[in-house]
Amino acid sequence: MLLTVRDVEKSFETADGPQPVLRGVSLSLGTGRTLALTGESGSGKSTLMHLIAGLDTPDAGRIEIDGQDIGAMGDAARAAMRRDAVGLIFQQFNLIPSLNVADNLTFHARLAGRDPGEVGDLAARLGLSDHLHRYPEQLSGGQQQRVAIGRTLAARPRLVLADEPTGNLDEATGDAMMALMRDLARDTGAGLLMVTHSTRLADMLDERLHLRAGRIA
Ligand SMILES: Nc1ncnc2c1ncn2[C@@H]1O[C@H](COP(=O)(O)OP(=O)(O)OP(=O)(O)O)[C@@H](O)[C@H]1O
Repeated sequence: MLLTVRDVEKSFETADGPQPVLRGVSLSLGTGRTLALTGESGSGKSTLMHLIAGLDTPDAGRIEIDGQDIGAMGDAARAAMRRDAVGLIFQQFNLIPSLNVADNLTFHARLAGRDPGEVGDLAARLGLSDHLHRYPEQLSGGQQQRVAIGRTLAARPRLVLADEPTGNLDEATGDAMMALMRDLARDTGAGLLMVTHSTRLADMLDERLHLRAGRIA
């Protein structure tokens, strides 16, 4: 199994004491499979994504990527796994402002040891071919979002974690980007776990899980 989440719990400290956000969440995702995670605002979706990405640690439970318990890894091993195996598409685009679109796309591919030569084709599929020499500040929000999607996919991660990746796009462009992410995941045998508020987008993926009050409903 590419990703296994088992009985994960997480609370945050608040003025009123610890507030449980995840109360025993389990899920799994196979290679080449796509899974949508839905749930009301505040139900814990982003918290779960951060834990899977290794950006925060659970209070209890286990998260395995390719059979490796990320909680048992040292910082260096976890950082290497994040760089080489996991691709994040979160709401902040985190593009590198001093690099143009082409260089933003190839930067992560190189870091992950992938062939940056494939980036032209990816840029075409993202509708970015005419913008390769522009800098992020010269792009619209939706164009920046497409660069952020492309930059992650260019590294060919085994597991793509996407949190509302099409939130800034109009419906038609959002659907096209969704289809692109899904098809690339299938073509490359990657797994895609995507948070969305849209049932329409969720229906485009293989499976769907709903988080309610910190549990899979
Ligand atoms: N670092 C933190 N410290 C304290 N509370 C937090 C922290 N991060 C998240 N929370 C709380 O955890 C709960 C779940 O937040 P989370 O961002 O995971 O929800 P979400 O389902 O992604 O919501 P949305 O759809 O609005 O993005 C919320 O009540 C939030 O206030």
